[in-house]
Amino acid sequence: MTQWRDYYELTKPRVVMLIVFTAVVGMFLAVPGFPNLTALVFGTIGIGLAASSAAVINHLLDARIDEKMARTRSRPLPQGKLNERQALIFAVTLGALSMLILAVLVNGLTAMLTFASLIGYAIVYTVYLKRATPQNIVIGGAAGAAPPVLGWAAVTGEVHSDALLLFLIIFIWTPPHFWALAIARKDDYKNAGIPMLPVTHGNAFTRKYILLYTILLVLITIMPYLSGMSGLIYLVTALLLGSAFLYYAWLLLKNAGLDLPMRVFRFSINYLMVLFAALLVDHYFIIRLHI
Ligand code: HEM
Ligand SMILES: CC(C)=CCC/C(C)=C/CC/C(C)=C/COP(=O)(O)OP(=O)(O)O
Repeated sequence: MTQWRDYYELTKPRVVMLIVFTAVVGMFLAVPGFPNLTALVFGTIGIGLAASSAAVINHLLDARIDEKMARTRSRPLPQGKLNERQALIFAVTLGALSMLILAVLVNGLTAMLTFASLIGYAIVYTVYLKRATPQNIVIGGAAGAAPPVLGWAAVTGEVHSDALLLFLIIFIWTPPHFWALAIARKDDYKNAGIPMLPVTHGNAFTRKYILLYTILLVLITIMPYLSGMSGLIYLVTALLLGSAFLYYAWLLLKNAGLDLPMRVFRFSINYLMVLFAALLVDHYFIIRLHI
């Protein structure tokens, strides 16, 4: 049945895949050797199902907004390919399965923190923040930044300060990631009445803030090296990636090119993927040449 495709699309699979990857990196970084296999497998499945459930709820609660925006108009709910009841049953099933797996096969802390992230994105961000303030994605970013902490908790049963550093990286990465897209899709948000930063404060202001957050991001990504969590492989990758991000953010500030905002947005995704891959590689091939 082609309906499977629609259900699949409701889960925002590409976003969830990167979210799950950051959680898995958190799991591997939590211990010196190989993480406990049960925690690794069921933690990954549980966190993935929770993020998918949150994404489905976002589609459900945003259907009326999505209908008004060119980027989201063709989604399954605005198109009537699936109805609200089907989406709700799907979201509850994914969420319940996730909680069951995490609580029974992983640990209570991970289940609780994952549930808080699910509510944070699906309800707090979608229902309140998104419609209320241009700081919506800054605050809401906390839910999307949680996965490395969830992964770490799955393997160790605790929240470690190193995990909070990974949280901080994604938290500060989120505004440049999203605001680049928001500049490109400003008219969409304006038409839908959503107070995204470019709509409320203009593109020039948003570009300035993208650069400021990118500078902050580059500084923060040095911290895993300074704290001794990661070594030189990570540091060099972070600095190279950071230089590229800064260059993009600088170009954006200078307003060079119409397609630049979307290029910055796409780069932000590759940036995070490669940065987390570097954390993982570095963890196993660590070169500890601290000066
Ligand atoms: C509040 C936080 C965030 C906001 C507001 C946000 C916003 C967005 C938006 C509006 C899109 C476009 C989606 C589409 O066209 O369907 C997108 C795409 C994407 N986001 Fe984010 N994002 C956030 C956090 C994250 C996080 C934490 C990750 C992963 C760790 C992530 C990974 C991605 C990926 C991989 C895509 C590309 C999806 C595709 O190719 O279809 N985002 N984001
Ligand atoms: C572990 C766990 C439960 C995490 C949940 C976090 C999660 C799924 C974050 C997704 C972030 C995202 C794509 C936000 C965009 O929403 P939007 O409504 O602004 O974008 P849209 O217009 O594309 O729908």
